[in-house]
Amino acid sequence: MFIKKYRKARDKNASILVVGLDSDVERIKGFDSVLEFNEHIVKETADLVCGYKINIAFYEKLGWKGYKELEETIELIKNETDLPIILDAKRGDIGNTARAYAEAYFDRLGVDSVTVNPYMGRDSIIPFLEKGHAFILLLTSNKSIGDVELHVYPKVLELARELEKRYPSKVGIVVGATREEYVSEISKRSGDLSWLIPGIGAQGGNPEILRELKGKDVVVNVSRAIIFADNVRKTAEEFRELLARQYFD
Ligand SMILES: O=C(O)c1cc(=O)[nH]c(=O)n1[C@@H]1O[C@H](COP(=O)(O)O)[C@@H](O)[C@H]1O
Repeated sequence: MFIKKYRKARDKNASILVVGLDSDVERIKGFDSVLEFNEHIVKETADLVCGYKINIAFYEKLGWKGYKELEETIELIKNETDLPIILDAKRGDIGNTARAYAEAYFDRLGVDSVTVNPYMGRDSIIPFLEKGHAFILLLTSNKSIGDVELHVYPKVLELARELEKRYPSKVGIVVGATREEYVSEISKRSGDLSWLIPGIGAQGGNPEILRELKGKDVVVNVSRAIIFADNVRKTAEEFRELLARQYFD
């Protein structure tokens, strides 16, 4: 179960850092395959993180071979560690189709959590919650939040809270670290929801927002700034410390 695995890893490794395996084949110089690259990243970071997030786009772009590397990467993390795996797929579709996605990710791939897009409402989210944990996009880190999200995020937060009552410990929200002006307000209304915070590192988000979130279940994703660093282990250690100073102290 995602929350149990996350809390155990967070406490053991004193870390709320999740490394994002956005292992773009164009940037994995010196490695023969994405799997080999991921093996190296996991070996260097497993004792510094509370989980891994895998963005499916970087695997899908390689076709069936990429999907195989995705399966093998998940197997590797499960065999070598007790760390939870978040599959970043940002899905959202009618219930019947959502069920097929949930079967693919939870039953076949065996991940612990999935990111979902709430635009189509609760019947597109519930199939995921019946099988595992889901992080619902609330206020994302990208520039265009004014187009849609800013108009609807209070509704999405309400929906996430409602779902959390029915599926305790299985519902989370995604809030970009670049959204600092909204964090305090969302935190007050977020109850027991878990948080996935991307946007620190390459996107320049502010780690100080973590001060508002002490005591909550929080994971902070850093992808490019760690996996493509010259010294992966040292960089991961620095991010772990930076986040821990804000969140634990
Ligand atoms: O759901 C996500 O993980 C996500 C939400 C969001 O608001 N912003 C965001 O960057 N992400 C993802 O988080 C990762 C960020 O990667 P870096 O910018 O390289 O650290 C990518 O996999 C994004 O797709």
